[in-house]
Amino acid sequence: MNNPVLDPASAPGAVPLLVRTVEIDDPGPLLSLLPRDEAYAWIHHGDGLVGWGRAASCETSGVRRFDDASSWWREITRHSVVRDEVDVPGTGLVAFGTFTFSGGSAGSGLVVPEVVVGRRDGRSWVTVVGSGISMPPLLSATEPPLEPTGVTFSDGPVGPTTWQEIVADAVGRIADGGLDKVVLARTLVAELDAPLDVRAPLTRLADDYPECWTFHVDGFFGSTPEMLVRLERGLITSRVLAGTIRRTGDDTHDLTLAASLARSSKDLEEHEYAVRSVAEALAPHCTSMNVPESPFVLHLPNVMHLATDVTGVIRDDASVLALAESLHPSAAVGGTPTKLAVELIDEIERLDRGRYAGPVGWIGASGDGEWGIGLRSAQVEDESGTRVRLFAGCGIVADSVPADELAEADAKLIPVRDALSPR
Ligand SMILES: C=C(O[C@@H]1C=C(C(=O)O)C=C[C@H]1O)C(=O)O
Repeated sequence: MNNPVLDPASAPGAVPLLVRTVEIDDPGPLLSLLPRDEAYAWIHHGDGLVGWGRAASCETSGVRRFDDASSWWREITRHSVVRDEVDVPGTGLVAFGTFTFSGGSAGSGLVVPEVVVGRRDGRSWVTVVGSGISMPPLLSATEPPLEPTGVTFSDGPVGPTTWQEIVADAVGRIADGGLDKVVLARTLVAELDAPLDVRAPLTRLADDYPECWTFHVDGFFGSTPEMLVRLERGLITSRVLAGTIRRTGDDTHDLTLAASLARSSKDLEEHEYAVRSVAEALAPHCTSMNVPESPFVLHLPNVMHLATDVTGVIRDDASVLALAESLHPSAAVGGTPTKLAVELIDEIERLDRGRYAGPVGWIGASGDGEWGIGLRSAQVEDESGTRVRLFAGCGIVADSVPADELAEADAKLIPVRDALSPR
């Protein structure tokens, strides 16, 4: 099968894709089907999509990266011939994708795998994509992934002390007025003694964080608790998180902490900014919306978050990717007001976020799909695959304490850190 890497500006419909989805028996754990290379994943509570191979792809960057990818996707869908015997979200033509936090970073795009296997509500399917008639492959578990060995972690260019100074600087800027909240991130670098087999941390993440969406596209992987936007048959859903507390391991104590989180004015204020930014971005696209008045507490193994599920009924023909673009960056990963916050991030964070905190997920031919925010994530950085950068950030508001924010960022590094460490 040929693997064209399409430039978004390339001739429309250069590759007519033949797409066929058939129902199959339950194939077992989806991640166990993945080959080592060119593998893509989107897993939630064991269900979701995995894919491999590259039938078509587009790579883009810059402020128009979402538009470029959307135009490319429209052309691909227009010129594809789809036979879909299952017809549920995730069947038929599907692309996985990842978009950088800022237009200045390289690495945004979509990829249509040659094979996608999915499961949802007890139904399983396989989709094959190619330029000719392809038979569905026989599915079986591949060889078990190689566990990472010899892993050492070190600080990125900004160590903990400097990072706390940066946070203190941001608190000062907030006190100066004009800015309410800014999200600042830090990184950790993992060095391995052999190239990472990403299926190993993916399997760990999906097992340990079933409540999150475990993803992998092009060396960017993680397990995000935050759904930027899902569009499914006209219904929009967004899970907004902001306001965090670390878990202690003592369940009774954690319940007391959860109750204090739900009453903490600092966290409620931070949360309110994030919910408002999502509701305002979605409002123009919706005929009706439901924005709950108070958040619930989402319990994860490492942290607890204040969470709000915003829902709406779509009024226009925006695709899930267009909705992701209008939501990005939400106050959960940028700040409030967005423009000032993003400018401050550029000025003081001293980090190329790459795909961290950008949208990651999948889109179907109808424009439905799911895009999470690329949090609790890491990027395989070099060709050899032995260097991995982990990212985590925190919302900084007027009364943020730098040492607490550092501890919060460290807690958010735990999922990927553990997934790369021996059990
Ligand atoms: C920025 C991150 O998380 C975001 C920030 C949060 C906060 O500051 O309380 C909570 C959840 C996410 O919206 C991250 O995980 O890196």
